[in-house]
Amino acid sequence: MSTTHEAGWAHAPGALRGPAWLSPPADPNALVPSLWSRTAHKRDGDLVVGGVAVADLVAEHNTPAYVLDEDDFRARARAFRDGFAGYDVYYAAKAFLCTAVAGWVAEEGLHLDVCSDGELTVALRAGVDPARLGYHGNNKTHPELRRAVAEGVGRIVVDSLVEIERLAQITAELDVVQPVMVRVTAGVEAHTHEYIATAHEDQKFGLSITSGDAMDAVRRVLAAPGLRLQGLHSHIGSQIFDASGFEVAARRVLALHARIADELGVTLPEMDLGGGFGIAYTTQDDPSEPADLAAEMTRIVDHECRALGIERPHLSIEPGRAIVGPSTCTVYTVGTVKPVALDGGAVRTYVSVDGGMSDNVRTALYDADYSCTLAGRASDAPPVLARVVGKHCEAGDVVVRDEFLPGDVRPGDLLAVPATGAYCRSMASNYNHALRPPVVAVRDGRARVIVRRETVDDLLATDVGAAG
Ligand SMILES: Cc1ncc(COP(=O)(O)O)c(C=O)c1O
Ligand SMILES: N[C@@H](CCCC[NH3+])C(=O)O
Repeated sequence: MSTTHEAGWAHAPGALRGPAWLSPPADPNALVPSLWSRTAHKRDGDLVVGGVAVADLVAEHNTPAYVLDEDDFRARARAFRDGFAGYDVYYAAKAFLCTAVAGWVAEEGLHLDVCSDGELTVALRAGVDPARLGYHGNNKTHPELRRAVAEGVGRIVVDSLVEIERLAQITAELDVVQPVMVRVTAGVEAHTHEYIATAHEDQKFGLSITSGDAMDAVRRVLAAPGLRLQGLHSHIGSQIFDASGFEVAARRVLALHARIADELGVTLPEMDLGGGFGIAYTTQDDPSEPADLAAEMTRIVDHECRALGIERPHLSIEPGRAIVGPSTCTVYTVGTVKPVALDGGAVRTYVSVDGGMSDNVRTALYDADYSCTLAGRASDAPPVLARVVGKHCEAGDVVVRDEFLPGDVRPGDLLAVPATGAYCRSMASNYNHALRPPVVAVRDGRARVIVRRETVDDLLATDVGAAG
């Protein structure tokens, strides 16, 4: 069969239709607004973000590049801060962190959740008040904990019994009192990918309510003079839309909170309900506004508190993805276009770009779906069903599994993938000695690099040679 891009072939018999939810765009030269940052739009085929034409940005900064819409990030941070008024909102740094972003988080009045010494270092370098930091991790080492305590981190979320011993020793040595939360697992099967669900029993995070480990941890923390127990912490997983898992978790965690008051006579002042709010990667996803999430979560907690006859503790949450995810798109240059004939006569168009699983591992790791658009020119060519793939030595190196692109997509074209702000740069790797791309912040017509592109010298700097 022919493997050329004949006009209209995508709709010919035997043509690939793609997944049921995907249809060719009504206007290939426009964006689907729900998938893009607030300032993003198309102008004569050119993608414009933060008042900057992406083609101009690429002329200066090259591809691949993450383009971060600063106004969008700040607006989402404020929407969580204001929507969850009365809560403390901790931005989850693991989604994406650099000193510029840590500064924006502080300026917008959010707290910051870190989970490693590296994230702590970046937050402190950015001038974030340590008292506004939370510290997570299932395997915090003695030196990491010691530094966190010595720096005055506002709260440490305890994740194991041995960590309590370490903290007791450190606080005695430093003669300080450290506020802590106890992370519990509520035994909930969250509706998300298995790898990013965290509240079922058989995984590494938290202390089980059912087994009694959570209560054991609470008793041990209360018995340690250098530790002040602020409350319980529950995070059920990530990219979650459905409130039912959260509702079950809240019920179980509040029941433990009430039991601690009953049996131990201690009313814990706080409770953290975690992050995990889903965003739109494709038209399949329909996320809620922060204010609506807040109303729903508060309703659930208040209902449970009334049923248990307890006061509602001071609540906090830890959104990462929902703040930074939609703020960023990744821009690539197309290198090759390869129509591949499949059994049955259909053709899949493989569009290879100059990045891949080293800058976005989520498709390979979680079967994540993304979308993309032509970013540097308009085209009215009939759409073809394309698979956007990277340049790494893996067949699974897929960036966008299915997307309709103009049938004249060709080498040199710019492609932009929206909603790559969370867990893309932060999970990027040097696989095949790829150089991790820069993060370029755009705002009011200005582009500035906030994380520079890696260089070959960066790679060679760690390669000390045979004599080393
Ligand atoms: C403890 C904790 N808090 C917050 C988050 C942030 O999750 P998300 O980026 O989905 O909001 C995570 C990641 O899943 C987490 O493990
Ligand atoms: N890295 C995951 C989410 C895990 C969040 C950290 N607990 C993702 O990309 O979806």
